[in-house]
Amino acid sequence: MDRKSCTGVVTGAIHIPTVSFGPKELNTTALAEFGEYIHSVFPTVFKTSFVQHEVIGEYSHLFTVQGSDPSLQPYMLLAHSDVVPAPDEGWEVPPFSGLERDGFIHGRGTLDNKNSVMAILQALELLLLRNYIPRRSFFIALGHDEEISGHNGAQKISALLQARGVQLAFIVDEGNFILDGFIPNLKKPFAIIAVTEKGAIDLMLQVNMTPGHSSAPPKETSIGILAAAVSRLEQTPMPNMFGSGLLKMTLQELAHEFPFPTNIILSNLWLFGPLVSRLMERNYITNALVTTTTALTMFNAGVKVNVIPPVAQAIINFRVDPAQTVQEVLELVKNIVADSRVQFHVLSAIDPPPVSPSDHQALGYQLLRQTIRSVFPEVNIVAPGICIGNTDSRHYTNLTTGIYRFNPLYLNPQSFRSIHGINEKISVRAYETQVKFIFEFIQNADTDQEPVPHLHEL
Ligand SMILES: CCCCCCCC/C=C\CCCCCCCC(=O)N[C@@H](CC(C)C)C(=O)O
Ligand SMILES: [Zn+2]
Ligand SMILES: [Zn+2]
Repeated sequence: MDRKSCTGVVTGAIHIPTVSFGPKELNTTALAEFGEYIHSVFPTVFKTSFVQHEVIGEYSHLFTVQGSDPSLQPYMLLAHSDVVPAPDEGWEVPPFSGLERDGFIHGRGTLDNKNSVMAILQALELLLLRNYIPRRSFFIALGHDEEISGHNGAQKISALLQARGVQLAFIVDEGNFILDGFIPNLKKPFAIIAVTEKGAIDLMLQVNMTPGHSSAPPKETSIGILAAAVSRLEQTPMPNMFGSGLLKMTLQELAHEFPFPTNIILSNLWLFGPLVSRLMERNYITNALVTTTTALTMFNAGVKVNVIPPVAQAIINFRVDPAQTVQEVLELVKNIVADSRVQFHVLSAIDPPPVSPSDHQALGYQLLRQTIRSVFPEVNIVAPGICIGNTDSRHYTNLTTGIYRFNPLYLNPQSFRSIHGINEKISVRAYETQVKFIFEFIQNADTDQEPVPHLHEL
């Protein structure tokens, strides 16, 4: 495959608006078209005898790549084809154009997560064209509704594999990146492989009051009571969980890359932990790493300008720190609100998944580390960490204890804001490197213990 057609397949994928708008609101026409599209651009994947393809939940795709050595436990690569909405306003180029300009492919899904869908299939296509037969079997699961919780895609694939008795050595999904420019004073990029992710709660708060004429308002209305309750929640941060372990481990691994005196501070968190945790609270991204976050995302009340509203509702999205549980957070929330007129309705809730191993025996973690070292030799630090977002991988905890969330891409604060924001784009070079990473990773995974010699050239 030449360079142009390599990136051309991404342009085509971005062009198909596979938008998840809201619960049960998907662009099914686009999702069906996307299925036909991957079929047409990766013909070898679809016609190879040892690659089985199944459509699950109507639009998700499960590929089973049969390896030659049944004694090796299979693994799975995840990605998702749906994207969040992208109104045209504010974009440098239309978000579904997939335009390639100045070395970048532009558009919704270029970082989250059509890049991974296309790179995984492209790497497999290239390997198959070179007559490669894997030793270790693997699955590729491409969800179609990750952006609305994965109930019809990932969850169904997970149930199907469980019913078939499949147990996996590990899973690799989207999540963290090679981070560049997130920490002042740290000029060098570092790779964070997320070994867990935050839990989540969507909580609806509701206040019912007697409606009436606005010319003689009561002292308190449903809107006023609810507004005060959500404001208390916003103004009362959840406890700082810095001391609980994982983040400490990440910072200790980063310590020696910092200049004096930060290196000393981070190497002695037993002493400076409280100081570091307070500093982390000051920035909204690092704050998300040390605590359960509270985001007021929806507020609804009122039917007419001169009617006292009978009901007011607000939805709050909490991201639960891995050291807490949904139950603990709900208790705290009730104590903060402390108003019996406010009703609580949990719309959805999921505890943080268990922390996956990152020691020397952890095959998935070590394979990622090895491949990062080979494809990104300039990256000195690879450390385990937390993913602040949620991924489809949380639906697969029944199949493995080793779940790793890592995109082999550089991410800086500006590109971080483009994910779910505006002007999402990927450099052609970054996409090609992602393909190379997966191409090498699949071969590295053929090891039973030691890395095996393999092709480096695409
Ligand atoms: C000391 C280290 C500093 C680290 C800085 C951290 C920078 C953050 C880097 C990457 C985070 C990106 C998270 C991307 C994954 C999110 C996928 C997503 O959007 N999922 C949805 C799922 C939901 C169920 C709809 C979500 O809202 O989380
Ligand atoms: Zn995503
Ligand atoms: Zn997303």
